[in-house]
Amino acid sequence: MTDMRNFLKSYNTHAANANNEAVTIAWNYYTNITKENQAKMTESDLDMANFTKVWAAKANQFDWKRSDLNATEKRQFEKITQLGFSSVNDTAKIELKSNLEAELTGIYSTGKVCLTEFGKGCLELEPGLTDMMANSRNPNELLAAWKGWRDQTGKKMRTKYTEFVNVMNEMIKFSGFNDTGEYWRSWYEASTFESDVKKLYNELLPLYEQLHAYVRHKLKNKYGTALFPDTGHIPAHLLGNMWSQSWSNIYDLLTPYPNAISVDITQKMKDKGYNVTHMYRVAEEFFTSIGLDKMPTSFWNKSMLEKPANRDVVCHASAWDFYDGEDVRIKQCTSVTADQFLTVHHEMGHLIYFLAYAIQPVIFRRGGNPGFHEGMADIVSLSFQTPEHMHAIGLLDSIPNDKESDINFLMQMALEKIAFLPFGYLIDQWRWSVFRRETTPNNYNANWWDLRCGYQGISPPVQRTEQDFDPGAKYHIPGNTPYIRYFVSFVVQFQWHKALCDEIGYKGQLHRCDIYKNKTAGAKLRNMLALGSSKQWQDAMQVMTGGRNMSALPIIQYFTPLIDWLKEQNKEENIGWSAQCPSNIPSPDQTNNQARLSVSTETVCLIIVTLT
Ligand SMILES: CC(=O)N[C@@H](CC(=O)O)C(=O)NC[C@H](CC1(C(=O)N[C@@H](Cc2ccc(O)cc2)C(=O)O)CCCC1)C(=O)O
Ligand SMILES: [Zn+2]
Repeated sequence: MTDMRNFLKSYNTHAANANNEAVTIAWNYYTNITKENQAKMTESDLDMANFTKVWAAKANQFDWKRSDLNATEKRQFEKITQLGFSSVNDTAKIELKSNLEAELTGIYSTGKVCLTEFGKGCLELEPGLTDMMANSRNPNELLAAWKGWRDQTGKKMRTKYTEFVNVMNEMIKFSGFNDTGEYWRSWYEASTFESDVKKLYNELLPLYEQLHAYVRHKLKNKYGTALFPDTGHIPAHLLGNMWSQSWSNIYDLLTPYPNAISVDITQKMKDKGYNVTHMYRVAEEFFTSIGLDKMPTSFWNKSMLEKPANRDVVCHASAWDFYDGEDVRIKQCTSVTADQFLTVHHEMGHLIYFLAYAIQPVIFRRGGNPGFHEGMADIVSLSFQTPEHMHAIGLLDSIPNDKESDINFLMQMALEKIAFLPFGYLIDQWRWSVFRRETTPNNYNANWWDLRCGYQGISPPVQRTEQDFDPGAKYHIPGNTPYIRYFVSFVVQFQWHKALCDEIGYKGQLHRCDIYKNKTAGAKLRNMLALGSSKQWQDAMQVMTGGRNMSALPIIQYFTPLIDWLKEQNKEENIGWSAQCPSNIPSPDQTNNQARLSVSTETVCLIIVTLT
């Protein structure tokens, strides 16, 4: 018994050092993309795989399953002996997986689109193309950015991604999983997980259909019906986001009551002279106000909070735990916008989770499940964005309490949280089907668009073929980050928000609850965070909500006032869209003609006006 406990102590010390080394080497690549740093990361992946194998073998020398260790000690042994991709003895496969992942991430992170015909020069994703998708109201420009990004990223990844899937599937078989998707789903410790999320998606579809119908109607008014297929789909490039996953950037086209109050955070931040550091200070103050940790000094010295001028980095924001209980960092190419301010709170939410579970043995320093980590990262945003909070931090002059302003606010939240749900659900539907070999390289893109048209009700603005590889245009595919965690997060964050608001005795409508400065809320949250992955997530859910399962009821309760309003607005609308993508999607040259045509009609009108 004591030798098993000594083993756990020894593992913990060695694992902390091994993790710290591996994370540091990965950090060096992500903040300075060079061949040399990539090679060091591959070397480190080999070392980490070896470390995992050696210590799993040591652990299995003990008859730990039948010992009278307590449940938590056995859970440590169980996790230490879970080999994942490390079980394979073939170092060539480990190297190949590591290099493919680095190369795919590199292609994504260095992608540029030259939009000379719109006088924009060559733009990177952040901030250039992101800002353009958010702010341009010219369909031709939007189409050029949308198509250009897919040509410059996904299209170049297809062969590498096929190799990547094959090597991962070969490696994971040695750990007893049929395919990579099965291994990824095993982190949710529930054999019904796949059907659970399907059920949640179906419960939430009615909310999404109402929002979709309203937005489609408004966009038809703005851009004319000619752009819209008669199948009910919304062309993907018109929604203010490169992947149509969040629609808050086109709120100005969708405002329910333009004469009532809307919260425009970006403008207010600029008016108040916000800079990047101040954004992080404001976010930190939210967490300390509810009794959670402040950022360690090393955070301010070691993070990368702005895009460096002189080197290639992976701009996609991320939060890093160096497993020493203190060194936690954010890597973000931060700019002063509302979207970015949300991401600051999100990444810092991850760091708060890292710091809260630092009390756990290293093997338990993970979220209860990956969706819990994302839920914690996002939950503050449900308080932070309320008019009450915006007013409390000086980004809103007065707290509106009329019905119209309330609908305006709920619309803004729905464009971020409801719009995301089918997207959050479908990414891994596609990936799981690829890992299961139901989707193969000759129908990668067709199946991707079946899901995009089927679940999201959006359609490609220009014809897609199997020369394209549109999944690769979304970071998490080349970056190999599983995605169902975000769908889980968007459900559980509302369960937790409701639980915290109930705990503090809040009696108002859920969407106006702000836990800012409430130490009781923070303490309840910390109780769950501090568990890390030492308990099954269902136990952690019990700590937070009193129930053990995910539930769509809180998010439905939160948005009910808006959904009722939308049903009223949509009385004349055909709700929904056909399951298949539209058949008459213009080919690229057709759209070019359309572009030329629309430019020339504009010019002709201009000439007539000047002549008369
Ligand atoms: C070392 C490492 O990789 N660490 C992990 C964290 C961990 O595992 O500990 C990590 O930092 N992952 C990066 C990822 C970044 C972001 C993201 O990719 N978001 C999704 C989905 C989404 C969209 C809207 C939203 O409100 C919330 C989420 C997207 O943008 O599509 C960028 C914007 C926000 C979060 C993240 O922080 O989750
Ligand atoms: Zn996150």
